[in-house]
Amino acid sequence: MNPLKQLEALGQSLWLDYIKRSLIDKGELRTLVERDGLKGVTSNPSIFEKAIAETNEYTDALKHFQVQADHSISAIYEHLAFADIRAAADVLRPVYDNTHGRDGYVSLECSPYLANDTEATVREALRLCTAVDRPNLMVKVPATPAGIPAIRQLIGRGLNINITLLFSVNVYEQVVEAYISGLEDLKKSDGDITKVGSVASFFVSRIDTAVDKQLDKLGDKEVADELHGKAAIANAKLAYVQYKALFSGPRWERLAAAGAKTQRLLWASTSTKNPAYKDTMYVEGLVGRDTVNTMPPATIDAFRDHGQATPDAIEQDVSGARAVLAALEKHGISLKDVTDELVTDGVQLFAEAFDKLFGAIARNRHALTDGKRADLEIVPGFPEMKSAYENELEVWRKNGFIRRFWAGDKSLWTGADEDKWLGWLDIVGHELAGVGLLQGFAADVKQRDFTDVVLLGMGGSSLGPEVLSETFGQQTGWPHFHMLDSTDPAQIKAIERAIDLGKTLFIVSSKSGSTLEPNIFMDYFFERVGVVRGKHKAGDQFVAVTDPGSSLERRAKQLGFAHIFYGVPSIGGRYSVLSKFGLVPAAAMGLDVKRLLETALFMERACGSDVPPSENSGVKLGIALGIAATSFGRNKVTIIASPEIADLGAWLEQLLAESTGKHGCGLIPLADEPPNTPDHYGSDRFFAYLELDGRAAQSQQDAVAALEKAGHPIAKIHVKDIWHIGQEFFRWEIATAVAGKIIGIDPFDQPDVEASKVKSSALTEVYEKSHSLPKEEPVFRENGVALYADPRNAAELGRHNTLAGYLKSHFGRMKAGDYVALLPYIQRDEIHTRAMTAMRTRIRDKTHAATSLGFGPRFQHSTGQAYKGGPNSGVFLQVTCDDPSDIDVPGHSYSFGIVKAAQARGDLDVLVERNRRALRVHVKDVDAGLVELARAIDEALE
Ligand SMILES: O=P(O)(O)OC[C@H]1O[C@](O)(CO)[C@@H](O)[C@@H]1O
Ligand SMILES: O=C[C@H](O)[C@H](O)COP(=O)(O)O
Repeated sequence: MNPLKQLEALGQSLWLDYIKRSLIDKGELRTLVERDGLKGVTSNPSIFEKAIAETNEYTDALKHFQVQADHSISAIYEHLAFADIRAAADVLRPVYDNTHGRDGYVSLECSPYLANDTEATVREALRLCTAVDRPNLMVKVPATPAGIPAIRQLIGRGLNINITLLFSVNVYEQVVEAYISGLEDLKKSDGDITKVGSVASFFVSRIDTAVDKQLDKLGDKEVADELHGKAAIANAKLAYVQYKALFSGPRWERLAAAGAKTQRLLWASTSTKNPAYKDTMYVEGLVGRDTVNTMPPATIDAFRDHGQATPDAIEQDVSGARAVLAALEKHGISLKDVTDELVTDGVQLFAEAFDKLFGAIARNRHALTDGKRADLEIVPGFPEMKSAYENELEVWRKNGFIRRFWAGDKSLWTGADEDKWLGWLDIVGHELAGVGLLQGFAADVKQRDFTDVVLLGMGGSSLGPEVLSETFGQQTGWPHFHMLDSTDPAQIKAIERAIDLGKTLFIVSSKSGSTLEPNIFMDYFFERVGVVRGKHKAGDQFVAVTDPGSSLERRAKQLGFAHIFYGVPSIGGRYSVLSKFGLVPAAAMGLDVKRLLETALFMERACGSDVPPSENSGVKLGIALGIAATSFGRNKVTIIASPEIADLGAWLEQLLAESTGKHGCGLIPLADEPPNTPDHYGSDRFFAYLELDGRAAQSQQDAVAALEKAGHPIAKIHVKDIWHIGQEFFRWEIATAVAGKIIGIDPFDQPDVEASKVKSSALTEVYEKSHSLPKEEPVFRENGVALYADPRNAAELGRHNTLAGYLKSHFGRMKAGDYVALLPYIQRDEIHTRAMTAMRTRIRDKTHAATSLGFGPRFQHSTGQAYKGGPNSGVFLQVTCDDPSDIDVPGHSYSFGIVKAAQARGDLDVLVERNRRALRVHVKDVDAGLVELARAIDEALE
């Protein structure tokens, strides 16, 4: 007789500890059932990892699934695994029916990532049950301290549960208690206890492996030889004694009388791991009535070939088993310690199998969509960076940091209130679900034939829309887009001149609704439109984007705005571009918002909680940024982007600087610094190169290649087409929050921005009262240029006869790793940008210091946070000017020019207060002044 069939005759059910698609497709599983009396199947994460990641049996199914639509990694895994589980369950169904639910099960394990969370395990088991939708499914729940209460709850809800990772008799007793109590609960709630099937998977071979290792360490060969390979079966024998004891007596009899089935012991981990042992030892020693043995194919084949089935082997020599365990204790080997560790290791091993499996699926998903080319390549630059980066990836994987991140675990960061600021993680899906609203708005804009759209907002409320408009350009048949984020009167005038006031739509954008600039821009343009259209009609041309309940919402209602769109309060400004703050302007520009979001969703999935760090695009980038800054002082994130997507740099500056630059640390992002050869850079740089497919600038490519050769770390990002800009938004948001964790700050607050606002508004209040700003005395004046410095900076600079002398002294204060920030409060136009860029390039090339350029007050809502709150390594040169013509702010005695002056002064005061090296250059005439300044800088750097 087939020895496997003998097991059946001896009261033991044979299950298969294995699954893969071909086993079912080729009919092998059916053969096992028919020929060998197979009565069940068990799977686990390692089994699926081997099946899916290490064979090509799933390639077509994966492709087919992905062709229909993009899916998350776990959705792909579940699609593949559930299909196998269902197919196997269908093969086993007759066994299930014939044995009235005693056998015929197929087991599927709950995610090992949830093993320490009772509620999540319960939810997961219920979800799996519904999704697989087979009565003969058994859900595997681990016998961890969190798993045990879940078992009771799930049995209490009538689920079939296979308890896994069970190693100790003591824990087994708790498992049986959970099972019996669960049945009692079910009975009490009038559930059908006759239908519940359950097994307790008692692992064997792993115990021997662990105990043998300890025996070998004892250094006593005799003892080791005596006890090697004995612990597991001895332990199992005692578990079986308990099985018989626990499923007897009045409490159990009551349930049995109502039709309950015992929870059988299932011998798991039955392949021999030590080749010196007989390959059937964990079958032969464990034959027993009312038990199950789940075996991998090789063990099944071995037992069929040469197995010996001894009746009731499990009940033989129980005293010998006790003696074995006592001997182990006597020699200092604690079975409790061994089994405790095995549970922890078991969870970790299965989690690692999932990591590997999900990583493999992520690679396949990417290859199917994006081909072979990686969308992100981290070039570490030098060996120490490479190993630190790889170590950190492993730290993130081992500790499940990505899952904690997505679960909103604030202790991952500083434990402040980071969990309240993660609404951007799933905003793309939400916006897609409600995209009709935006499409309706776009139709309204188009139908109303606006010539222009002007967005009034600062920082996170304007930089994203600016990127979209700069990247996509004006859409045919749609209004021309403008963005106002400056109080400079000339800038405001320039916009007013460029538009037709009566045919322009104004989008007032402010999350808080209380930011000064958008409010006074709104007041100004509302009044101007009122003049053209009549006061009562002006509201028709205004739209507000704001968070619910803000003062802007109130005003928009009072003024009769055409639309009010709401932001999500759990999304901070700089993370808001994929919410209404980016999408409303995008819709008004005529962009296909749905396409933008759908493309972004791909990146959301690529950065998902189920994508291990080594494959997780945003996490890899964030780890590289964080490690480069914290371990190697490379915190100057130099952004080089293909010309068509270059404006991303401005958005990235805010995201990186405002998120990380605080408490004296953080990243200093630098956009638009023209690249040069490697000898022009210090060793404080980290480069981010964003290359738009097919549109790369040769000069940038050459520069980056040279930087790579010179050993600078670089994140190379391949942007497939401009629609992928939405992916960059998401990737960098994740990366920033990850880098924030490594840097050790809260990436969602901006503690130092407020300080400048307070100082500026104090100054405007003074102006309201006295009609002048407090008087200031320059430390130096020459050729229409005046220099202002506080006493400390003035003393440090000393006295000089020329502007160049002061500048020389100012730049002379720089040390390696410092940067220079040029902060002009002048109109931001092409000419001025070019002039200022030439100055910064000159400074960089001469001093090798990193340089940044921020027009005021725009940068105050962006890089300003890092200048004031980040590392004290900035050397600041503020540039202010006389405004030849000014504009009054309606309802106030101050003008835009006064506001701008107050903002510049307020910000400088804070820089000074924070002990920064800062100096203000005031020019009477902007154009002549910039020429003079450039000349003086040249001279100073000679
Ligand atoms: O959208 P709001 O509330 O007007 O804020 C604009 C910007 O100002 C800041 O709060 C800081 O200045 C930014 O974080 C924000 O993006
Ligand atoms: O339920 C089955 C278990 O997951 C399996 O038997 C574990 O076996 P292993 O110890 O050989 O990995």
